[in-house]
Amino acid sequence: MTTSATSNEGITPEEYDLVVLGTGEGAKYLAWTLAKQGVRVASIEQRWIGGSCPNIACLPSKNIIHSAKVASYFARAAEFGIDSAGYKVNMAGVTNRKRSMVKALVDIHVRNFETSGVDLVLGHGYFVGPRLIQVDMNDGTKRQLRGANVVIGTGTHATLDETPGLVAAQPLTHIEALELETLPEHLLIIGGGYIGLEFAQAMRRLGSKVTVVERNTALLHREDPDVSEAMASLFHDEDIKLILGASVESVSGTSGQSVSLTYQQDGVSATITGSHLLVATGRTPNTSGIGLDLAGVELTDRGYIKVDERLKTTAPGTWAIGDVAGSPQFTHIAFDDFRVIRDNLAGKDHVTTGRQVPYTMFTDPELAKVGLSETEAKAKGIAYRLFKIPMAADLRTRTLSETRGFMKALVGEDDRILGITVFGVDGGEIMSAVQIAMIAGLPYTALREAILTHPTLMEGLIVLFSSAPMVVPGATA
Ligand SMILES: Cc1cc2nc3c(=O)[nH]c(=O)nc-3n(C[C@H](O)[C@H](O)[C@H](O)COP(=O)(O)OP(=O)(O)OC[C@H]3O[C@@H](n4cnc5c(N)ncnc54)[C@H](O)[C@@H]3O)c2cc1C
Ligand SMILES: NC(=O)c1ccc[n+]([C@@H]2O[C@H](COP(=O)([O-])OP(=O)(O)OC[C@H]3O[C@@H](n4cnc5c(N)ncnc54)[C@H](O)[C@@H]3O)[C@@H](O)[C@H]2O)c1
Repeated sequence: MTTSATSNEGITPEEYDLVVLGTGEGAKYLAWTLAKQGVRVASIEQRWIGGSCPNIACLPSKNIIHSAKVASYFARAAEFGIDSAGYKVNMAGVTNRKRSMVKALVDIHVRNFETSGVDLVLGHGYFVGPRLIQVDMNDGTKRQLRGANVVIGTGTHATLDETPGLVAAQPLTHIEALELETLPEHLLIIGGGYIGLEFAQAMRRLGSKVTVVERNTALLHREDPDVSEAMASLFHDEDIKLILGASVESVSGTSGQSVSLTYQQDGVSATITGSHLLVATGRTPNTSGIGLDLAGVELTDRGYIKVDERLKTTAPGTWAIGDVAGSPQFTHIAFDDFRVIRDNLAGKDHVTTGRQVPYTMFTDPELAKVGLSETEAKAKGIAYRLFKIPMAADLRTRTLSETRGFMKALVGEDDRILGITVFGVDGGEIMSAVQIAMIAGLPYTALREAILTHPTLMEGLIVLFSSAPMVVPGATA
């Protein structure tokens, strides 16, 4: 590391080849990878070493969801011939299991920063000039770091909108919900998207009464209607109350004690009261108050960093990565953003356009999708054959007593698979297997004719692609 001229704050900027703001999924892999190649790299992190995913998002939520799955097995024990009389959920124990996992993950991250040679700078960073970041260090000192290249990976936080009384009610976000040590008696959730639905089912299975209030009239309104209906039916069967098409007008009380939501539904005003409130209404990018204007970095109308398809911002030598760049908000996409920037920094040409965006919602059963849905194919006028089977046709589901749901695949005129949706046990794994076939450009017949182990869930793909398809014509000219 070398130093250059003293800045007007009296702090001497430290010069790096690469400075990365944030240590989330893409940012950390970029830092580790380049540092191992001998590049001088600094990573700035204010709180969560390794970013949201291992600390407060994907992995801890899936950890608690798995405890909820175990609880559901206890609740269903008699079905499996087991007497589980008198079992109890200990929420502190559930949360402690999660904490142990998170601690171990953070330890691994710290070691990776040490062994890769990245200078891990712990503090709050903000731009004071182009490619120049000042850091209010957690130890109370200040540093300035300048990068020949700078990557912004500051992520997002839970949106708390202007609904009267919402902020005063001190609602839980996912961060606090993952730290509960006692079970909410009645959890109200605003937002029936990924976070709302994953938490709703987990908390219900752990023993809370749960009500979800969603503004759209259909759950998961961007999915095909059969998916949306199947998810609503699952929630109904698990005794989770769904209030759909509801517009929340005000909130009163305090989450953790007693909290009420007043909402309009079909022109009628109603109030619901619970013990806790979780807000899961989407994300707000972490772009304010970090001097982006001083760096020459422009924002989109929605407040995300404006980037091109190579993830370059409007400022020279300045890139953005992951959620804050407006990329689809998934860890695997932030990771792919890392590959895009890594390659472009190496002088190659790698763009974000046209990439696959698979996803899995970790309800039980899971909802997993990649490629085209029926709704999208119809909107684009693309002809397809639809292969669809109930999960019960996959014999493995019967051995597991997990027969709920269906899988469906769209196949194009050239026999290539255009997309698959699985709402079923281990749907994410099944979808990923088909995704690999899609990446390889395999015709669906290759899966139909494959010898797959019996009885695995993947064997169901033979059943799927051997079923009689429904033919849907494309748009006529
Ligand atoms: C509850 C929940 C569950 C999720 N589950 C899944 C899932 O199962 N699968 C999936 O693919 N995606 C999931 N996601 C989405 C996924 O977590 C995000 O898409 C992903 O973490 C984005 O990574 P990122 O690097 O863009 O941001 P982040 O991981 O949020 O990283 C940003 C980092 O920057 C730091 N930072 C911010 N501002 C500053 C600053 N000024 N100075 C210093 N440091 C700063 C933050 O502390 C943070 O560590 C989930 C999200 C949530 C909230
Ligand atoms: N398994 C996964 O991959 C996973 C899990 C959790 C989160 N995530 C990511 O994190 C992102 C954020 O999750 P999220 O659940 O906060 O957002 P989301 O966009 O998935 O869902 C938000 C929901 O809240 C509803 N909503 C918004 N304002 C409302 C209001 N005032 N009243 C009632 N309903 C309202 C929206 O209609 C929407 O259905 C997701 O979009 C996803 O990209 C992924």
